[in-house]
Amino acid sequence: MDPFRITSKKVLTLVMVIDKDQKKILLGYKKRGFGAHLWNGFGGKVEPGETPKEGAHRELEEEAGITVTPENLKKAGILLFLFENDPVALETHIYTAYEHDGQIRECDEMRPQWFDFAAIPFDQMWEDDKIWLPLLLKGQDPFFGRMYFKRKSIGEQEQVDAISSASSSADATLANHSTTMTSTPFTKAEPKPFYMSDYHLELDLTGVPKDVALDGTVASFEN
Ligand SMILES: Nc1[nH]c(=O)nc2c1ncn2[C@H]1C[C@H](O)[C@@H](COP(=O)(O)OP(=O)(O)OP(=O)(O)O)O1
Repeated sequence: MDPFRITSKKVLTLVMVIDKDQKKILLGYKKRGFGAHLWNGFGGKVEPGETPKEGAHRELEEEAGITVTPENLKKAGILLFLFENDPVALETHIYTAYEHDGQIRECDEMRPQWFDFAAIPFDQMWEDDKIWLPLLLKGQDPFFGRMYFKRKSIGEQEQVDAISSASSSADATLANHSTTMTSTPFTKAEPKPFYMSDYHLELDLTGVPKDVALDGTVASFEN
């Protein structure tokens, strides 16, 4: 049986906030939940009745305290994340935001920080980011891809679990005391529970209709 066979998907968003003049990107250190201890863009699940773009707008405000006008939130790509022996894929709609309003702030889930393009912490990010993020920064979008993840072996996983449970109590303490952004971010290097076993990325979407079929379901590049 194909370990990457999927029967359904969740629709998620991911917003990369970029300062083109300064050549900086705003990332958030995820303190808890899926992808904890990794730096990532801002996003989450799209709620019923929301378009992905509306979901992206909401999550950016919730997680970083800033808003973006609809015309400044540009669809950069769609990635389907598939996890071994998990029939639910994550269809993630990725946006770039080159302008924003409001004051960046930390919340109990994310700690935002600007990074120079030359100092993006790829070793503390999802493994697929180093493939598509440099393309996005160069403006080489839209892209569409599938990223395949396998779980680490049992021995490696025990190590990850032990570190995660020790750090979650530290995170709880941190969350209680952190209402403002701190200058020295909490950046532990953590082992990751997954590794990427394969990927497939398409950059030439000229032949792809604006509604791209993803394993039997449809994702729109329009918003
Ligand atoms: N392989 C991967 N590479 C990547 O760059 N981002 C990924 C990823 N897999 C998931 N993500 C992103 C997509 C999304 O923004 C986030 C996961 O969203 P979650 O469902 O965990 O959201 P939250 O836990 O914040 O829940 P809600 O805020 O309640 O929706 O991680």
